[in-house]
Amino acid sequence: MSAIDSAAVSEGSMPSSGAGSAVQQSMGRLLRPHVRSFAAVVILQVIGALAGLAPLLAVVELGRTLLESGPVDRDRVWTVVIVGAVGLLVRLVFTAASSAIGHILDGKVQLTLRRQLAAQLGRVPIGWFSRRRTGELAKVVGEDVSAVHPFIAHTPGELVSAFVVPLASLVYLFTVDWRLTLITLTPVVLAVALVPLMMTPARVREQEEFDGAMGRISSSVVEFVQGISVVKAFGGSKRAHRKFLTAADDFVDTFNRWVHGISRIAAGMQLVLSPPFVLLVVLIGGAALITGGDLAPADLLPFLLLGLGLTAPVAALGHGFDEMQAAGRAVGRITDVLAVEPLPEPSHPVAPQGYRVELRDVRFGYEEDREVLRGIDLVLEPGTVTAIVGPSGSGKSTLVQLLPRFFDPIHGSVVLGGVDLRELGSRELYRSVAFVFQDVRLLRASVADNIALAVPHADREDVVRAARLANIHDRILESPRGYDSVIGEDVGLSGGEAQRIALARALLADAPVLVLDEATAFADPQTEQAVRRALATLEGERTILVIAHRLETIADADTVVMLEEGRIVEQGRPAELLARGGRFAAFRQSHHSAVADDVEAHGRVLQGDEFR
Ligand SMILES: Nc1ncnc2c1ncn2[C@@H]1O[C@H](COP(=O)(O)OP(=O)(O)OP(=O)(O)O)[C@@H](O)[C@H]1O
Repeated sequence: MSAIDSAAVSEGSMPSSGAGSAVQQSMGRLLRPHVRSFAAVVILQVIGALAGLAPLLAVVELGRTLLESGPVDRDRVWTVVIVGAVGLLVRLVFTAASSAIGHILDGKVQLTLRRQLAAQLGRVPIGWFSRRRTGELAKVVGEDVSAVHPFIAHTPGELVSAFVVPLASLVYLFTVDWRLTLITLTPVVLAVALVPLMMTPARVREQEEFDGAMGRISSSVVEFVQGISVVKAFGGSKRAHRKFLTAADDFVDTFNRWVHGISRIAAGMQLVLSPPFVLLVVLIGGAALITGGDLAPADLLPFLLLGLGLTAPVAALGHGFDEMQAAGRAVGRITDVLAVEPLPEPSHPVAPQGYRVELRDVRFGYEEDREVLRGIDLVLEPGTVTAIVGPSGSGKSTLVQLLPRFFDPIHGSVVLGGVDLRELGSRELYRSVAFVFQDVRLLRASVADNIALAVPHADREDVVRAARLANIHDRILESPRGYDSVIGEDVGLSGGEAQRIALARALLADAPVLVLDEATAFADPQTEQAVRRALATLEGERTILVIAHRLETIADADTVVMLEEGRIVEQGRPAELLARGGRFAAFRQSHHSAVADDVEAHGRVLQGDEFR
């Protein structure tokens, strides 16, 4: 990595000291059980690196012996050669052993991290996932855990030897000639003197701007690629392309400023640390001392050999530092995921008495200072269907997601059978509340396993019954291996079909409370029929809450709840509400006219008389 790259990584995305110490703490926690292996990695590496000096010193000694006047001392020559060879061998064996232990340790640590992440992902609130793109999470579990590899397997040993080797060389060189040692150190001193220039506020600001521009260009590329089909279909490709080009231009400007600021310093640093410069310094200094009669010519040899080694570790330090920083940032992201507060589980779960659901003065918001639900009081009696209606963004999905405890309310409580959900325990909760939301997730497993997710030992008969009720049985039989077809491999399902599999899953779970988002995105006649049939079959047995989009569902409901801006504005039997001529009647009327307009304009009726 060049000095420019090093500077970029070292300065730029450095976590703040607070974040840095959190990262160090979590790294420390992670390594504590393996402290002996970690120490072994470092110690073996240091011994290997020191032994690596032996061949160089052997060359120096050989030079001296061979340059001496008179007959060559053959025994001495052989001794020096053997010492050099043994040093080389020790270096090979010890660094290999260090590397082997480091890699085993790395495997263990990565396994621990992945286990911790898996356990944590099982604990965090379900609602948290919707905010995280799956890609981001996949990066944390995959790439970020792997990025820990150099930190454990390579860098500590390399960094320690990067200090130890020059230090040992220096001690040796001082014993040969202290004056030339100081002269040989000049390039390192110059390079170190340049470091603070890279850390000035102006440079740090440039680095931050560079990181920002880099982020903007990445997101505009992703946006451009992800939305390409929609953008093309609506003829907006020029506009989207322009946005990308603007981000690219912006990046070029920032990059120029960044390079201009940092490149001169980085180039200077590279120059003073380069082997020709070091050799030049040693040769000039050495020549001056030799001609002055202050240094034996043979004594120049160790400076030429070891002097180069003094600056090489400085570059290794930069490289190792970069890797440490990258690993630090990865650990930071892992720590963030591990730090997400799980929903508290009660120490003594209480069993619900019946399945009456009550929302008591429930307030909730995704962000601070922006309530999405503003004081909801609602009772869902067992054996009834409650339909929630309201304009887009009024909080319908948020409200229904509180029942399976995707989130806890910020104020007030959601109560099932007289027990606050927070006192219930997640097992009891998921036994009691089944849900089908728009965002259906199917596993890459057989259709039967997908349906039987909540009841893994369910009989095939029960699975088939649920599938029939959800109107998906015939479609399953059409696929190559029927119920054993693997989703995503043997069979690809449409959105509506996936929705029906999810409905079959919820029906098989046989939970007393069913929460359903009557999908509009995937609404097809079969799915609508499936939902209607399921509701009709279950009515009278379950407590059902449905986000209703269609007129039929609303008409069939026992209670309609009209939501606007996070508040219940009307509530009652559908016919009563219509007769009252209030908000619900107006809302329905406006949608009726929308449907009528559409019929007039396009000569067609919206599929399923969609109610939104
Ligand atoms: N995960 C989230 N993070 C932040 N804000 C959110 C999140 N989900 C929803 N919101 C916001 O909360 C408000 C209510 O959204 P919600 O999805 O509950 O409404 P809705 O009535 O179900 O809408 P629709 O009928 O369009 O699905 C909206 O302003 C929405 O932008």
